[in-house]
Amino acid sequence: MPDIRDNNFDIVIIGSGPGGFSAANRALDYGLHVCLIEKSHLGGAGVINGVLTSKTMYELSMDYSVAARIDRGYRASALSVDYNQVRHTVLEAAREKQYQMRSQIETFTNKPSLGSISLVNGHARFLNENVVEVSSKNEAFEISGKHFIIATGASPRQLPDVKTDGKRIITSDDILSLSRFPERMLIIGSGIIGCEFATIFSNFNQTQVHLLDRSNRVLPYEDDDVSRFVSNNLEKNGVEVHHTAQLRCIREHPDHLEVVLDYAAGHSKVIEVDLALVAIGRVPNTKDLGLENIGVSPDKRGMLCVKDSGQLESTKDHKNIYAIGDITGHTQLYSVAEFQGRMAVESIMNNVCYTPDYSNMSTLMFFKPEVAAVGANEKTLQEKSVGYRAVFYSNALVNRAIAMRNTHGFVKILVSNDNKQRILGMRAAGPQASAFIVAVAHLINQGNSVSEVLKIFYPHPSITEGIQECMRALASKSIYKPLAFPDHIIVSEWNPGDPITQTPKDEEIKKNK
Ligand SMILES: Cc1cc2nc3c(=O)[nH]c(=O)nc-3n(C[C@H](O)[C@H](O)[C@H](O)COP(=O)(O)OP(=O)(O)OC[C@H]3O[C@@H](n4cnc5c(N)ncnc54)[C@H](O)[C@@H]3O)c2cc1C
Ligand SMILES: NC(=O)c1ccc[n+]([C@@H]2O[C@H](COP(=O)([O-])OP(=O)(O)OC[C@H]3O[C@@H](n4cnc5c(N)ncnc54)[C@H](O)[C@@H]3O)[C@@H](O)[C@H]2O)c1
Repeated sequence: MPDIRDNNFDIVIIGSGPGGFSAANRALDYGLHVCLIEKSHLGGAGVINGVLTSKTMYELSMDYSVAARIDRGYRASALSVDYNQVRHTVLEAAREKQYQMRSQIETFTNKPSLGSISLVNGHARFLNENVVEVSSKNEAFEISGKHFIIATGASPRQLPDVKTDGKRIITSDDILSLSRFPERMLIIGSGIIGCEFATIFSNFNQTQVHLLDRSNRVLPYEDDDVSRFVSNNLEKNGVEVHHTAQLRCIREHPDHLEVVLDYAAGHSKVIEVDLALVAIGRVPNTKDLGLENIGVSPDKRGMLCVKDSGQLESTKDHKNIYAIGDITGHTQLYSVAEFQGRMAVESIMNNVCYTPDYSNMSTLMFFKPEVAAVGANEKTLQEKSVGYRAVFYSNALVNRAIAMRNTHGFVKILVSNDNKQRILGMRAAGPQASAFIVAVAHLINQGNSVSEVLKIFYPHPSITEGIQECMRALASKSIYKPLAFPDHIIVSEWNPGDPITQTPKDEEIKKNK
């Protein structure tokens, strides 16, 4: 194992998030020696101030909201929740994962024939194409390597006129620094992070949550029915959603924040809150990486352009430098960063067996109820002028959901509008949606059509029966008929030339103004 001082690592990885960590561990399989440089938390946003911590908080909040129910024959007495205890549990989850990561790193220390990962704490910046300088509190030193993987992730985007202070005006990075539930909070941005935290805080029922949605629907990239479903659920959970509202300003007073919102209809509203959470997207971490020393500049959006292999795409020949994860401009997801990390190592080892297909990605959205997505939606198909048939099947007709007394959800599947009826995408909401989405991802990947699904025995009672009933409905063979349940089973189609039924994305709205 090379010493970090007189080193020449096989791969130097900057950032230990899902991208960097998966790359380092795939490199172990090849017996390579890796230097993994991390300036902050091991695991990046995959663990802290990101996926694992927010999902732990979500699970706790869902448990709490179930415990608070009084309509199912049980009633918890004296139910209470303390933010510090929640925080403690969330941090416990993060530590559990970080110890697993460290255990693996330690397992491979001092076994040079098996490959190794040397974890180095500090901020890395390129000095040239073969050397980075790592600076920590007390020292700075150089590390050289044959290959480099930039996996530095992204950070919360800031509003130009509102300065975050980490205490009263915060981003998702500061959630774990709070010491108590705010009484009133405003979430600025109604994308995934905004809607997830609105769900979490409203589930705990200690906070009056306001959600600012600058357009007329949350999750602007999803189809209108999904967006409406999520928005209605938030409102049912007690969230006040301010549609078509722009933030004019936040005035800071000693004991509260005064927020001025301007609505598209022309009126304004002043509200008082204790906390404002800015959740308006994430920008790539390219600052102070020494990119100028290797002749690389990010694109207009600040992203690093890469080839399918992850190799940097630039005017200079950077065959030994890769970039992966949130910094690359692909969808900012854990699974994408992890996939790209592994792909970069395969490319370094000349062992790439397939090219990534980003069109069938699965996403889970942690709302109440959860929503899962894979492949195309109506909006993207209409934008591309691809004809399709769509079928919506409500969980109201699914026995497992009836047994759970939890029928608020649906499966919506899109197939090509030809005699093949190839499965193009699915959106599902309700219990267990996150567990079965990947089954449909496989069907899409294999180019399967409706007829394939009709041959399979779906276990009973399972939530997945909704998928099969959807497919049967497309073939006009469902057990329950759209005629009998017009609100629960809806089959429709769209073809190029038909009017656009899905609200265009924000950019198009702005362009047309
Ligand atoms: C609140 C929240 C919830 C999320 N929930 C989900 C979810 O449910 N599902 C999902 O798929 N995705 C989710 N995401 C997105 C997911 O976290 C990211 O897509 C993923 O972490 C990206 O991985 P990465 O390896 O590219 O970067 P990161 O995880 O951001 O890791 C980058 C690492 O690089 C380090 N670093 C940066 N610059 C330097 C430097 N110069 N030197 C040394 N180290 C450096 C950083 O400290 C960081 O640890 C969520 C994100 C947030 C913020
Ligand atoms: N469950 C998951 O998979 C999950 C969870 C959290 C985060 N993530 C990832 O993290 C990324 C970042 O999440 P996010 O929610 O911050 O970004 P996002 O892109 O999902 O949503 C940003 C929202 O902020 C709005 N917005 C932008 N500028 C604004 C402004 N000036 N004023 C008001 N609203 C404004 C946008 O219209 C949009 O609704 C996501 O793209 C996602 O890939 C994934």
